[in-house]
Amino acid sequence: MEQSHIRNFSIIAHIDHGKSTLADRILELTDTVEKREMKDQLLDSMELERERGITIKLNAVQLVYHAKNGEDYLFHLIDTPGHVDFTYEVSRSLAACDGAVLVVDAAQGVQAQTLANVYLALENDLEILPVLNKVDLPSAQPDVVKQEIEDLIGLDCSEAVEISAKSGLNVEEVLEQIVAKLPAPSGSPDQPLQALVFDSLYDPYRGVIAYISVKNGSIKPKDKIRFMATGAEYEVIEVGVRTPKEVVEDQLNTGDVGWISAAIKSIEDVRVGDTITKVDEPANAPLQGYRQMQPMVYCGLYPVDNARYDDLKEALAKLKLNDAALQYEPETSQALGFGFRCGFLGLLHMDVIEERLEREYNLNLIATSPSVIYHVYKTDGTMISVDNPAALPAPQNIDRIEEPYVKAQIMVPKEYVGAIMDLCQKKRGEYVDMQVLDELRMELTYEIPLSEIIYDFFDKMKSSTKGYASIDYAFSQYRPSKLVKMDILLNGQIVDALSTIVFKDFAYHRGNAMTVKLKDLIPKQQFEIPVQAAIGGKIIARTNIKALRKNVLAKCYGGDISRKKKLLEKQKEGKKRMKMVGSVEIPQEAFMAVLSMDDEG
Ligand SMILES: Nc1nc2c(ncn2[C@@H]2O[C@H](COP(=O)(O)OP(=O)(O)OP(=O)(O)O)[C@@H](O)[C@H]2O)c(=O)[nH]1
Repeated sequence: MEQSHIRNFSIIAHIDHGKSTLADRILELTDTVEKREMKDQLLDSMELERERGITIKLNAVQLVYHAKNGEDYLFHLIDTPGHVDFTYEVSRSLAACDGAVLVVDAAQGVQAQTLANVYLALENDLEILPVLNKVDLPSAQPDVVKQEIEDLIGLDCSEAVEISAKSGLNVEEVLEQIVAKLPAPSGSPDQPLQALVFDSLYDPYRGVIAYISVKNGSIKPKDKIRFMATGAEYEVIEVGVRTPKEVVEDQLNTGDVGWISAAIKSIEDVRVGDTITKVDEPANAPLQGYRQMQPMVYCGLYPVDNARYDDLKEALAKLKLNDAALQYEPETSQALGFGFRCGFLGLLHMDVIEERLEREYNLNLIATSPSVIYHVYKTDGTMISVDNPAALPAPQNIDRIEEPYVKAQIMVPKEYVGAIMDLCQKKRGEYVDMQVLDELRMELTYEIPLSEIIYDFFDKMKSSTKGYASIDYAFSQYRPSKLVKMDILLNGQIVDALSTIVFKDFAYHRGNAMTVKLKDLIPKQQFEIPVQAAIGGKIIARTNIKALRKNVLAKCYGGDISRKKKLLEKQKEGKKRMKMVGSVEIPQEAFMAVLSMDDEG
């Protein structure tokens, strides 16, 4: 298809405003997928995405639209995630596009990630097409929200389409506007090849598959290509697109978005954000990549079965290919053995990676409680970065500890401003600014320690504002804090994987909460187990797990055999995620206890 008839775009939105539903309708309308094949949220192909109803990975699909002017247009639609943890994926997909459809829920209006995504789109010089979704809802106020978009974002909404992605109302009009208002790719077919790698995955038969957006030139089988950042060279074997089924093509031209395979066995050769060019006729310079995101949260991942360490290592390498923001390096724990310290963009990201490792690679894992990166200034004048509480130097060697703060922007209806201020205060937030957004809403700016945000801030914010507040945050700076390491002792032994770094004034409260929580979570054993929290050798909280008295099966003695079986099975199920530490069996949940601690202190 002629380049002027190509449109490469993303759909961007705040979480749950309806991107995936709109994408589904677009696929239906363009007959990309037959109705009977159509499953809801077709682009969310990962099992996990379906279950959770959120989009995690970006997906690129090619489709053909017969426009009302009688001509055919080739669309490449790239779906993006909306959660703050996955901003990285969004910026990647936007770099592959020329335009973006901005979906705003007409009942909820502009939210924190609406703005964050718009800024990302503007950074990538994209044309933005505003669309109002969910106008079928009784609470929809499209006119009010249009005004909001004009005031807060500065986009002209006079022609913004009002749709219901759910029913399909006016969705065709969105496609017409994509043709009329979004630009065609601007590259040149005569220039040397420059193709942006925006995603990749590992296929056991074909090696690494790279997803690319061809910005200049063209690429076809037998071409000798070079990855400009890594210098790796390969011969292309196949090229193609996804519709969303994989389709092999003869060639990918300027403006096309598709995939290539080149028998790439070495995972390190393909870096997302890199530029592919031809060996014989190389481009002068790579395309502008995009910001490499730094992990914000770290945790240890350990196989329950130590023999599967190598499998975990291989799985992480493959997953990283598909998720460039994931970082990891080997670590050892006295309690848990050999594993990896892994870095994530946020807790949801951590959760998703852990679940993908378990499902896609059939691993049983123990994850330790998440931690941010602390800057520890030692008395000898040196500074070390500590992402694992167990690695904190002895107190007498520490001059001061600095922790990362984020600048958080919270949009909230006026009646909940007090509740949010309260919450930020409790989380050691420092007030920065407050702005009136419109008649109903305010925007609060706070500097808050990242460690307080990653735990239960999001849930607390939602519950104290009936779900009406939304937050966006970005790293701001490191600041000194009164921080101490809190150790947990089970049966008198420190369990290194349960150590956490806590704010000193919260330590007693957290120590208590943690020991009580552990008491509930760790199953009773044949002997009594003291559970203690300690700071620098001083015990600050203590409780006991009583010894087991009754045989669990005794209750069912003579009873229903199927019930007995069920009970045994349940125990076996629970066992899977248990780790023997010394003489005590610890379930996975115990390592996450710190997350669910109610820290009113
Ligand atoms: N009433 C109504 N509900 C809608 C409409 N569009 C989407 N929804 C619902 O809103 C919810 C979120 O829709 P999604 O398409 O999953 O939202 P999303 O923006 O893709 O969410 P993420 O991928 O997780 O960022 C779902 O329950 C949809 O059924 C609409 O036009 N009207």
